[in-house]
Amino acid sequence: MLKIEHLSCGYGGPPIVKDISFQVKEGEKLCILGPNGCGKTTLLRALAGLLPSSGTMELLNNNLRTMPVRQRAKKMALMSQFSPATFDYTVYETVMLGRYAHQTKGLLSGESSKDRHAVEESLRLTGTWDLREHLVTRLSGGQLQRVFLARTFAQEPQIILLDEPTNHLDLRYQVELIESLKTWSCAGGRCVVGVFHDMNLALSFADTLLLLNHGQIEHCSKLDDFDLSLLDKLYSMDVRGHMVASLQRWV
Ligand SMILES: Nc1ncnc2c1ncn2[C@@H]1O[C@H](COP(=O)(O)OP(=O)(O)OP(=O)(O)O)[C@@H](O)[C@H]1O
Repeated sequence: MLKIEHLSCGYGGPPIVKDISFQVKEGEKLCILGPNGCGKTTLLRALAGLLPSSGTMELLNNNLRTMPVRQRAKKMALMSQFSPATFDYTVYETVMLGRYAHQTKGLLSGESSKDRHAVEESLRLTGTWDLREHLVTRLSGGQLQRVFLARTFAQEPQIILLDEPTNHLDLRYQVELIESLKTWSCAGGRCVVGVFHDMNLALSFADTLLLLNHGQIEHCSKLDDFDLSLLDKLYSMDVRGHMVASLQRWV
């Protein structure tokens, strides 16, 4: 569904992400893991068209590089790390902003029944229905994060790019966000590419792991075939030993 070949990108100097290739299939949830500064966010931003890049980027055989912005926004959504609410919109209005690329008469003025249906579904899927009349400036960080996820769903993209979306969520909402993303990705013609620092969340979410180091792919495979000891080299520590030791405190 998503085909990336020989992608390089950066910020004007030497490339940060260097000549990487991978594919994501329909229904797949690919998780990018790697140490701080290895280029995870840079890669997501290049996929979203926010950075200059070279190489091939195709979604369902359509060239993402030459796709008009509005067309791209109908196919792809980027949910970044926490961004504050700056306007006194209600939750409903904020989620409706996700419909921008689909609206023809202008923002918040020409919403159709299809727009309203997409927003209502998204509010329900993210557990924010009861908050719909609340002002986003009065929400907690975790509530706001779920509203941003609802806005992402309302955009009805085919691929969601996630950059550490669970940062501000308590454990229950982390689990709920992961579950709602799994539910979302099950419908046909969709996939997710995500960056998670929390290894437990990554393993509970992904079906494919891509290990990035110094802007290059060290390994990419299905979770079922993945050798967890590869993480030790990536993070220069005994990852499994650390995880097992910390989990034993719960027993
Ligand atoms: N706007 C920018 N201009 C120039 N260099 C940048 C910019 N943003 C990031 N970088 C550099 O690009 C490299 C990769 O950064 P990036 O944010 O992609 O890493 P990351 O893997 O997402 O890190 P983290 O796990 O800490 O979030 C770093 O060396 C960083 O300093």
